[in-house]
Amino acid sequence: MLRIAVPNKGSLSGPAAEMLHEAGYQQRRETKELRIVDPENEVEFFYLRPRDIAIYVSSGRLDIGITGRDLLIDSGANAEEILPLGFARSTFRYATRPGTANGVEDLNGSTVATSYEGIVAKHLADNGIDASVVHLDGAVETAIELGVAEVIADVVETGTSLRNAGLEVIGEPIMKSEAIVIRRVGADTEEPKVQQFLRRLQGVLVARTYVMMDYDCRAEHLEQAVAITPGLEGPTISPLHNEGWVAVRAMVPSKDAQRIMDDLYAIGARAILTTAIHACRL
Ligand SMILES: Nc1ncnc2c1ncn2[C@@H]1O[C@H](COP(=O)(O)OP(=O)(O)OP(=O)(O)O)[C@@H](O)[C@H]1O
Ligand SMILES: O=P(O)(O)OC[C@H]1O[C@H](OP(=O)(O)OP(=O)(O)O)[C@H](O)[C@@H]1O
Ligand SMILES: [Mg+2]
Repeated sequence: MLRIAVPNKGSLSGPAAEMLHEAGYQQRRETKELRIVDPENEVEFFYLRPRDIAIYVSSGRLDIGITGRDLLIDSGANAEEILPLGFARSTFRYATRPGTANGVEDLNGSTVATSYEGIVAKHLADNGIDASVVHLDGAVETAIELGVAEVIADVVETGTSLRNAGLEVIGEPIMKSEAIVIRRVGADTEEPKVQQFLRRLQGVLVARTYVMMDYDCRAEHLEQAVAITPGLEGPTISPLHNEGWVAVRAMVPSKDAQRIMDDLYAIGARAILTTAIHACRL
């Protein structure tokens, strides 16, 4: 039975459960459930605090986990990223009152409030900055107004929380984060059950980012058309009943679908359709 750690709360928990559900795994029905067994898929899910997941996985008691890249790095646990999942994207940044600092080099002697002490202490040390770090559990944006710190280091997605607190980012992001799958360093990821789990999640990622495109074009325009829609392996070409025409089928990135349809139309392709992909194994 594969043992998997899943976030039980916060920004990661909803999208993680949704992705696992799309990958065909049973998920808990109520938020109080701490573990469930999916016997059909031979998987057991443990619902844990996102911050604790890297620690459980590094102990070897759980085979894999879903967490945030920032949480993994902050924990310092002996675990590593094996698959990025594309949700809960954010940056991790310093911020302060406008006009106070332009970069990390201006932080000497200041107090930095954060929930991510591991990341911040290392970043300050790597940059040769002597600053003290105060740990807060959340809502760190308020620490400046209340005089606990002059600077904060926190997760920034839209920047709304910073704006609302009248703060501005300092310098470049310390790191970029998103949800990831982790395993213990040195664990056997070739194990068939682990491989099957990763293939299922990769299938969901592909289904989310690609659409299937079908169209008809004149045989003499086929090479041009295939250059526009090369597909992942190569497009499928089928004969049409109409002399001199072929049907083409290829996967294309969803974000480019409208531009690709315009380009195909411009070279004479017609009956251009896109359909959603619900699941796939590459
Ligand atoms: N607004 C956000 N947008 C995207 N990702 C976020 C956001 N806030 C937190 N995260 C990510 O969520 C993970 C932290 O999860 P955690 O549950 O500890 O905090 P949270 O999502 O802020 O929840 P809460 O503070 O309500 O408990 C990190 O990987 C972090 O990058
Ligand atoms: O840039 P934004 O889109 O505003 O998102 C970033 C905010 O979201 C998270 O806070 P959350 O609401 O989870 O509260 P917390 O500070 O208590 O963790 C994070 O800690 C930031 O405060
Ligand atoms: Mg939070």
